[in-house]
Amino acid sequence: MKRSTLLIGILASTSYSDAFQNAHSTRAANSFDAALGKRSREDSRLFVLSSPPQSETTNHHDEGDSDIKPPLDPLFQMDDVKDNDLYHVEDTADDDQKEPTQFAELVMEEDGEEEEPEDDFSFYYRDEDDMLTEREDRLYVDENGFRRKVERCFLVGVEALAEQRRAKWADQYYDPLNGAAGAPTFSLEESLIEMRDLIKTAGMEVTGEITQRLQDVNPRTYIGTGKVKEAQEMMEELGCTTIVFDAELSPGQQKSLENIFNRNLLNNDFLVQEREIKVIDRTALILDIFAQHARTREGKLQVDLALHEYRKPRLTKMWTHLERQSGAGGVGLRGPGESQLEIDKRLVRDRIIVLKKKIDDIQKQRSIHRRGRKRTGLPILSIVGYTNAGKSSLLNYLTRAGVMAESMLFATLDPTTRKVKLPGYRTHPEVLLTDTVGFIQKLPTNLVAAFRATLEEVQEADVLVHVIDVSNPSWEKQERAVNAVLADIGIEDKPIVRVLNKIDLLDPEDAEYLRYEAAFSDNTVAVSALYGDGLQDFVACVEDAMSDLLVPIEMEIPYDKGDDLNMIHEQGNVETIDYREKGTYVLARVPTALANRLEKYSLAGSEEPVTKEGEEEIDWVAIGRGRHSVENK
Ligand SMILES: Nc1nc2c(ncn2[C@@H]2O[C@H](COP(=O)(O)OP(=O)(O)OP(=O)(O)O)[C@@H](O)[C@H]2O)c(=O)[nH]1
Ligand SMILES: [Mg+2]
Repeated sequence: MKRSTLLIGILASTSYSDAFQNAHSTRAANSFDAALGKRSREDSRLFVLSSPPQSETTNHHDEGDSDIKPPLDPLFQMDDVKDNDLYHVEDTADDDQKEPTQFAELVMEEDGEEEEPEDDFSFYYRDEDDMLTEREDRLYVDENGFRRKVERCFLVGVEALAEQRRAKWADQYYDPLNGAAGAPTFSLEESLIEMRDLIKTAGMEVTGEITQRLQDVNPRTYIGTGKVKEAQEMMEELGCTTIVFDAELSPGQQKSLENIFNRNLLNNDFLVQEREIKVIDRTALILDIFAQHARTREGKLQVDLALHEYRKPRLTKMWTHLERQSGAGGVGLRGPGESQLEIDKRLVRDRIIVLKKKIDDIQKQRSIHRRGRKRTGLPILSIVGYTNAGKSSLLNYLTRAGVMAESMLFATLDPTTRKVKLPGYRTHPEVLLTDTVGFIQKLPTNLVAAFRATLEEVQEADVLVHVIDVSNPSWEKQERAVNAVLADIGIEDKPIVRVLNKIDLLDPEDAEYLRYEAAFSDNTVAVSALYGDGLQDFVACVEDAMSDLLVPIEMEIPYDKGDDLNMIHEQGNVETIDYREKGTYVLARVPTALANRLEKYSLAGSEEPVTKEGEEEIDWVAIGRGRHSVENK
């Protein structure tokens, strides 16, 4: 008989909510069924997942989880598997290129995912090529598989001199040590570089640009009317029908610009070839990118809500040409036009209410998960940072989880939480790491509102990991922009680990300088998340930040409460341990939540704890002489 090898990782029965356990169990059962099905195939080869150390599995075990088996020897024969047992089995027989999945993936959770299992990417690893192909398909191939023509656009930027002066003024008073100032103002060139990236990410290409220096922007058309004309001529020459403004245009500005650009069309001048010109602002562009990138149900709903909020005040636009057609708004046309508009407005309003309600429901769910995560007692690290800074790459490197990381803006919209074992980490071998949506300067206001809930995830974090792309010339401003958002949602006082990322892209001297600076600061590290340089320092730095959150405890844990002792080992930093008559004596530093929960074992009256040596000596001597038990009776 031909024997196949089956590699098994134990389904981690974590202390998440029951819902999660069930979801995981079901998934594991399905994979296992699939694996058993393959058993008959001669070539079936199955790989093992590394299983967690014994201590963890036992202590994570909840009573209700009797169907999940304790760890087995990683390698064992097929025949040892009993059909009713639940194991998670990873089958990589089809693709030898794939790396064996690490344990961290097994216990991942994707928020709000239960209803849409097809969004769950936890069990396959996408390499960079996969991601690039996906992006290519999404942007440039239509539903019939034909290559689409890339949309061309014309970019407009304005240097508002008065605003620049105000920014310079604010800069003079910016104190980098406490970062108290508000968001920085990016220069025109910096802003345009970013805008070009956004346009590329949205799947368009820039064919021409125009900039204008103005004291203050024109309230009606944003740029001067002369410039509008100039832009119009250039666009005609270039054959380009989309104009993108590097600004948040008001509905009124957008409408009047559209009217100017499409004047011929509106006048029904049929001698002019009909080409409708689209006017797009920064908000619309970012919304478009968000719409392309949203993956989870919540993400999609939030983008949908933001889109509707954006469209609501701009609805009038589609009916304006009717008014014009009818001259001074003639009898008969004005009425229906207006009532249609009313209907449209009502539809949008209703839709907004429905969307808000749906998002609310999901957020309730989310807060249940959040509580579940708190219950695990594991420290939560949130990765924040400017868009494209390398947040997902950092999470990927630490988990090899295949969260979409791409060279484009806003690749990540949905917060993803992974349980990660930090290498060489002694205080908390395990942490929960959350990847979040990137920040950007001048984030459109209604988008901030839509994603506020997502950012609230960040509020539960114990430590923030701020990833900064130092290869970007404006990284300092980007860092300040992020700090301003953090201050805005009221979480700037959490411990922060600054990660200066992408040092591999710098000149060796510059990289050396940053490493040198980082070495002198206790919360900054210089790393390359792509190649893994400096991640040991990162772990050490996180450890430092985390140990500030621990409180000292001195306790005697009864011997039948092994689970509690395990918790202390797992989440805390144990200094002394001693096996005594009534229980295990521990002197340790643990998270406040755990200290409170185990309060009952605290050694009473030990305000002034006995010194470690003295304590130990007395104990050992007492036990040695056999008097210990007598004294206690
Ligand atoms: N050379 C180099 N490239 C990096 C490094 N870290 C990330 N990148 C690249 O930077 C790009 C963006 O990385 P992501 O991890 O997607 O950035 P992000 O912060 O998650 O971005 P958003 O989710 O869009 O906000 C990708 O192309 C990465 O390959 C690094 O250390 N060195
Ligand atoms: Mg990302």
